[in-house]
Amino acid sequence: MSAILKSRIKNPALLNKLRTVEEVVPFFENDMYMGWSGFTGVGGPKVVPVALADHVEKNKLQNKLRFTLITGASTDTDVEGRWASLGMLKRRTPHQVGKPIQKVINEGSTLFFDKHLSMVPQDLCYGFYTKDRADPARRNSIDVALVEATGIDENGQIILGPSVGAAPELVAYADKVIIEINTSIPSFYGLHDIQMPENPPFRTPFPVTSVTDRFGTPGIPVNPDKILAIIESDARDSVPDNTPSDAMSQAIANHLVHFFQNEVKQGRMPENLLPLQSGIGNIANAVVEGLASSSFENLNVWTEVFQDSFLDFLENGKLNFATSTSVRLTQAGFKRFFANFDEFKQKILLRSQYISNHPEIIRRLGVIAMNTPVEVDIYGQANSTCVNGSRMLNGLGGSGDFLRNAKLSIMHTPSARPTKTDPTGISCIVPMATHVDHTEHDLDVVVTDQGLADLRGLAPRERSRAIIKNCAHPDFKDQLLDYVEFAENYCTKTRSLHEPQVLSSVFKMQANLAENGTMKLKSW
Ligand SMILES: CC(=O)SCCNC(=O)CCNC(=O)[C@H](O)C(C)(C)COP(=O)(O)OP(=O)(O)OC[C@H]1O[C@@H](n2cnc3c(N)ncnc32)[C@H](O)[C@@H]1OP(=O)(O)O
Repeated sequence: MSAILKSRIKNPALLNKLRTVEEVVPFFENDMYMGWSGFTGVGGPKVVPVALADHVEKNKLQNKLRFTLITGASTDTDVEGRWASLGMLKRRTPHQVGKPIQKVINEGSTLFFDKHLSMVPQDLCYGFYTKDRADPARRNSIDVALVEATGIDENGQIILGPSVGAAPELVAYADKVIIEINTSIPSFYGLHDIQMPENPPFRTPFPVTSVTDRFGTPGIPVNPDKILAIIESDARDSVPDNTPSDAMSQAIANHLVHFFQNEVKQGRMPENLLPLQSGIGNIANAVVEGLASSSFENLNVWTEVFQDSFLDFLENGKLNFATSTSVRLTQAGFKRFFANFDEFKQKILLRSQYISNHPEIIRRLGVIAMNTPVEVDIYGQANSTCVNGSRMLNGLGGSGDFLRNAKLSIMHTPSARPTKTDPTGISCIVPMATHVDHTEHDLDVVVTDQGLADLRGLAPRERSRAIIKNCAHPDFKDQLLDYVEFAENYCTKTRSLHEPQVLSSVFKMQANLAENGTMKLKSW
């Protein structure tokens, strides 16, 4: 045991749980249900999953040692990608990231199901995900939770690292727990506010009226009898670098900054806005960068992922406080974060995804939610997950938790995306979304590099024009307006003019993309 590991395990009674990874590998059996800590690629277990992948490779157990894997959100893409390629993922939920995982899901060998991130941990604890297990004795638990931590405190509580995710519920619902203590990063003691699951009818209101409020414990309480092993880890998280913002994402950011300035001017928003939620990805990063360099000050963040661009905010003093369920930073970002760790710790709080994404709190705080879709339709339904209604990308994540409950629900997207043969072959504004994750009843604002459509209070036929005129790419504007006219004429005849659509033509743009590599049509 290294001196640093000893210093991180403050409860001496648990020192007898120390094991090597080789000692735990034989515990794992085919068809087990397993939970991993971690959220958006940080704070997940790495030592045991890598050892299991090595074990499968060495013993030629590809497609023979398969697991049901429940996580908070995406895990380390290399580690989970190896599991996917080795046929180790029988069933998986929720949000995931990486080509190998998406490949096995879309080829059909891994069964993936998707649900709002705030609901996954509670549904697990309701027994919803284990009710069909073959062995009736195992229908009220998962077999094991693998949890990365940065320590164990005097009371035996698990002190997590850069994410909380679903770890509290996974620990509570697991028969056995394996803790990987990562000694390559500092202890995150004091950065978490942990609540353990309480099912109805015993649930009480959450006492959160401000982003800084705490009402939990610093760590996850765990029955020591459940701890199968504690293992030392020095494996670092590897979040890929962000692509620098470009003219397109900066244009989106500028439209949003002007929109917020006007909301303040009109008295619908305080001067320091309301707590911000921002999704992941380059557009989200650019929007946060845009806000950081705008005149807004004393901003607060209530989100699920704290990413690199928020560091600028912390450093320039414009951010009051940020709370999330994950600090998802690139290696350069973590370097900056740890260089000012003591200072940043005062301004950041990590909560479970059940709390960070909880509708009750998002609605109460009046969060401003901003996420990127695959496509938005002319009436304001958005697809966040399935290209052409079929091909799963990353999953819903927390987009629905926030967009459904925020004070302002905003979707930001490029107006057009390139295909192999056409630089603007994909219009992100379409007549009808091929899969709906967020309904017209959820969204307030659509913004692209072209402009911003404020949908609040608009009827569907007003929305279609606002979205096309303000947001569609010039290459598609006339085509979409032609469709609107065509659909309105058709629905006048059928007396169904509330939200006009022509079912025989409504997916013609997506069908043309699949067949001809562009959404540009010769005619409707
Ligand atoms: C953990 C969390 O929950 S974070 C909080 C918010 N979470 C979410 O919003 C989850 C859902 N959202 C997402 O996963 C992302 O925002 C996305 C994928 C929808 C968009 O992210 P982007 O970075 O803009 O996507 P990206 O450019 O990588 O496109 C992904 C793929 O979809 C394809 N695609 C995107 N839009 C379209 C479209 N309208 N039509 C056809 N294909 C499309 C792209 O070509 C690309 O294909 P490829 O995999 O063959 O390269």
